[in-house]
Amino acid sequence: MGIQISPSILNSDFSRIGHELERISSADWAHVDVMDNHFVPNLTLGLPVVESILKVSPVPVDCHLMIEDPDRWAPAFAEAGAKSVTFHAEAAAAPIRLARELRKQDARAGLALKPTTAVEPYLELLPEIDMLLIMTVEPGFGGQSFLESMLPKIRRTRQAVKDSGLDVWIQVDGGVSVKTIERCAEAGADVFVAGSAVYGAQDAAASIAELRELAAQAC
Ligand SMILES: O=C(CO)[C@@H](O)[C@H](O)COP(=O)(O)O
Ligand SMILES: [Fe+2]
Repeated sequence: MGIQISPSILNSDFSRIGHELERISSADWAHVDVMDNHFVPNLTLGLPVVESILKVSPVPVDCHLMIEDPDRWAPAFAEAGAKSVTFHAEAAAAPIRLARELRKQDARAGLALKPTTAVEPYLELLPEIDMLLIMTVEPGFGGQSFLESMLPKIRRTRQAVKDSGLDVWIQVDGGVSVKTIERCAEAGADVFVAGSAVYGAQDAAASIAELRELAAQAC
């Protein structure tokens, strides 16, 4: 599939969400961060708002669920029409069953790992998932600094995916910008979430194009 850019709408202007989504129409996905103030210390939006976003988004929606009990809640996001639904390994009781349920709903199933969660115990799940999300900040807020220490984890994940022969995408999320995207791509990431880098730019389309170009040159 190659390089994909998934701007996070977390720091967009929610009072003009349709307009904010139009700004990223050249992206591959719209990344929507769902937070419940239990799994992470922040509260953002839930299913009704995602349903509204789905009605107007010019690009497919990539839901990142930072919530407790994803086993109960995640399938509804897929059923609503999100084409990619990512839940956290630390929160899921039955990740394989949940991933199968998401795929059955025609969504891509993503498994996310906090910075302190090792990837190795989850590699056996590769045949069950479509994407591994390596968090490059502590989940909860946009605008944080990229954790350089995650680069070896991205590299090990890429090697494992390569060895598996499977087409599992590797997404990075947190502090991804023109300053950090090349290192992520060189380490093996192929799906890049960028929140403040895109929405903080005057010209979001130009920012998406620049990120895409830098990543493509680095991998
Ligand atoms: O999931 C999260 C934060 O928990 C992210 O999706 C952020 O919203 C990305 O924002 P930037 O770090 O790119 O500003
Ligand atoms: Fe996210």
